[in-house]
Amino acid sequence: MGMIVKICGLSTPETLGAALAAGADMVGFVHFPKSPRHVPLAAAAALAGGVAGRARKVLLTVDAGDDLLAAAIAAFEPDILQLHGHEPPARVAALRAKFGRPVMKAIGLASAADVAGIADYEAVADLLLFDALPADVTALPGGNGRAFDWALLRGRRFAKPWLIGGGLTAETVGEAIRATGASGVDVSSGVESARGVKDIGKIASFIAAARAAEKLGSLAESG
Ligand SMILES: O=C(O)c1ccccc1N[C@@H]1O[C@H](COP(=O)(O)O)[C@@H](O)[C@H]1O
Repeated sequence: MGMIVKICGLSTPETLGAALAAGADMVGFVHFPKSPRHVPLAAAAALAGGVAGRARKVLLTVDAGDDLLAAAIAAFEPDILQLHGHEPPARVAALRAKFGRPVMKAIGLASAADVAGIADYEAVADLLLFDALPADVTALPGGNGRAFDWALLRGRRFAKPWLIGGGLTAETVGEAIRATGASGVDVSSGVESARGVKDIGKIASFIAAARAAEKLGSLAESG
């Protein structure tokens, strides 16, 4: 499988179109009212109408209840549920079983203890996403443009596909891939011109930089 490139927090047809045209594998839609990228369900469904067959649609929620998730899934029909809150492993397993959709669990990393905790999620999630922990309790649980120490993942491999996110940009994504060996990358703030405002040029540059790093990695592996 090639490098997974996910562009998250899309909320306009133009920026979604730019992500698809540049070859994003996953496009993320945030349904979390505290986020500047929040998209109401009907709007998200209308926006993502032409995505099927071009990329996987990811619905990002934060500690959502079953009723909200059921409504969101019915309206939006995501290919993947991204759980970006404090959902414990048992909750991840229960939601996966109840809704029958692949689950990507976001895990904040700041210490070796956080890395040790990944194993519990590895057993129950379909994909893992490693992100920075927020600076304080008032911050969003993600989407803060904040990087974590990639050295925490040096030499680590996981049983499930795993993406890194948190503060990535077109300038840093190549080094992030090289330093961690991640199977994918995810970005929100780093492809914006202002908080919550996606930038078409930055989206294209980010995807091109990720693909260039992927190609370099393949060349290095083949000798
Ligand atoms: O993007 C958001 O607004 C958001 C809100 C709540 C939880 C997660 C969110 N985004 C995810 O966070 C990571 C890191 O974002 P950034 O690139 O550092 O801005 C991103 O991969 C999104 O999936």
